Amino acid sequence: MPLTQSIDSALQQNVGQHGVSAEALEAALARAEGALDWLRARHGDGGLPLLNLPETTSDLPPLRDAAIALADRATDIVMLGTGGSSLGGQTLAQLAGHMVPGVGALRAGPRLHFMDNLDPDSFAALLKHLPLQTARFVSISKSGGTGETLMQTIAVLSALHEASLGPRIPDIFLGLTESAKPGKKNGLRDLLGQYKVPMLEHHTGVGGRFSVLTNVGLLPAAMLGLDVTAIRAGAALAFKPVLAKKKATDVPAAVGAALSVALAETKNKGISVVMAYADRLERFTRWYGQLWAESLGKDGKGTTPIGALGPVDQHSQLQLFIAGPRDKLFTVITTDRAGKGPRMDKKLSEIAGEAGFGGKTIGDLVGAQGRATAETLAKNGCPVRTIHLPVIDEQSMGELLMHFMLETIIAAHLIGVDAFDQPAVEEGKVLAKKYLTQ
Ligand SMILES: O=P(O)(O)OC[C@H]1O[C@](O)(CO)[C@@H](O)[C@@H]1O
Repeated sequence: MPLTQSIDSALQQNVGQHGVSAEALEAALARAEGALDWLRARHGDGGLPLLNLPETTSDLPPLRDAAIALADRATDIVMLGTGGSSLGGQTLAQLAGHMVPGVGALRAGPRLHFMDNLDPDSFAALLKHLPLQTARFVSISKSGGTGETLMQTIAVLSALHEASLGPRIPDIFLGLTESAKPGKKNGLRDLLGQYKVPMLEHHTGVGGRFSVLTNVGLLPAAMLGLDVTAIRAGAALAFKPVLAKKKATDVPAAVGAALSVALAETKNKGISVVMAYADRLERFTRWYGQLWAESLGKDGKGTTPIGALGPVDQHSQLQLFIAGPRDKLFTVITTDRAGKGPRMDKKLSEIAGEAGFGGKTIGDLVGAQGRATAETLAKNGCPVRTIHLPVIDEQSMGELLMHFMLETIIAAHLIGVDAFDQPAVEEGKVLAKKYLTQ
């Protein structure tokens, strides 16, 4: 069942002065028509390969084979790569129970380790405790030149040599990067090429933060046994109204983008909070953070993404959300929770002074909390958009991911920036490499 979105609680007529006015929303939606035309044209001419991925299935069997071969008898799979080369995989892996707060460590093997951040203590600990004999490694970098990923890869190769596992490197390592381009150094390809490590191709036309539906995201998903075909099918659902030439008002991603841009332009809502009421969407909020920030933060424009998790962040950030500065648009994501999880014993509930808990489940409370948070924000005049996924599975996750990629591209069109580059981060990278050699 497709996701449902409602922006009723973000409208000025419902939440008051901090909501979007009908005129501003209408104007932004009218401008979004141009973005939808552009998306349809790129789908037609293949100019934005991301848009053709949902209908593509031919690449999935080899991807599954590579995943199964690598995961065979592995106790641990170490994913090396950062940002867009990691967050999509993490998001999908969480769907399979990996890195779920509190219980991720309980899931059956293989254990996945996403070494997304670079930290000397963490990496030293990884190499110290990892059973190298039964570990596998995947190094992912679109450019092949990201310092963090290269250092991680070099460190692992050295550790394997020290453990006398050098000859096994081609069997236990996989690389994923762009194909060699004349005149462009690809350090990762060169490095792994020395060891004859099998290389998967990173789609040249799909940037890292948009790569979750390519092998970058789907490889770890397949390793964990997720249905990658259903992920793509879910993405197709999100793109369907665009292809069906629906008006912007009937395309959820266009409505979300128009709302966000109109609120930023007319009501100074410079922060976009995405609060998900499901542990298995925690990594999704991080993925969304990179997608939104790196795609839109240009030329003094863009809004700042904040990820939040419910109900835990009710006990941390909600005070500020409700009563702090009026600079935010809220997106509350919920899923069907009623009747799920442990049921509360009546007697014990009475003793705890919560007779109302008796016979209810944890899911009943979380469901009520998601609803209550959205309503409380709105009652306090904060603009809220709600997104509801009946279930969190491969299809709904594919749909959610594609929804937000489309929303981001449409928002970029509305504010007049290029969604697909990130020129500002290059300066710091160059400087860091200079300091390293000084
Ligand atoms: O996949 P790569 O080329 O290693 O890049 C990793 C990340 O670094 C960035 O280029 C930013 O520095 C992101 O856009 C990207 O997701």
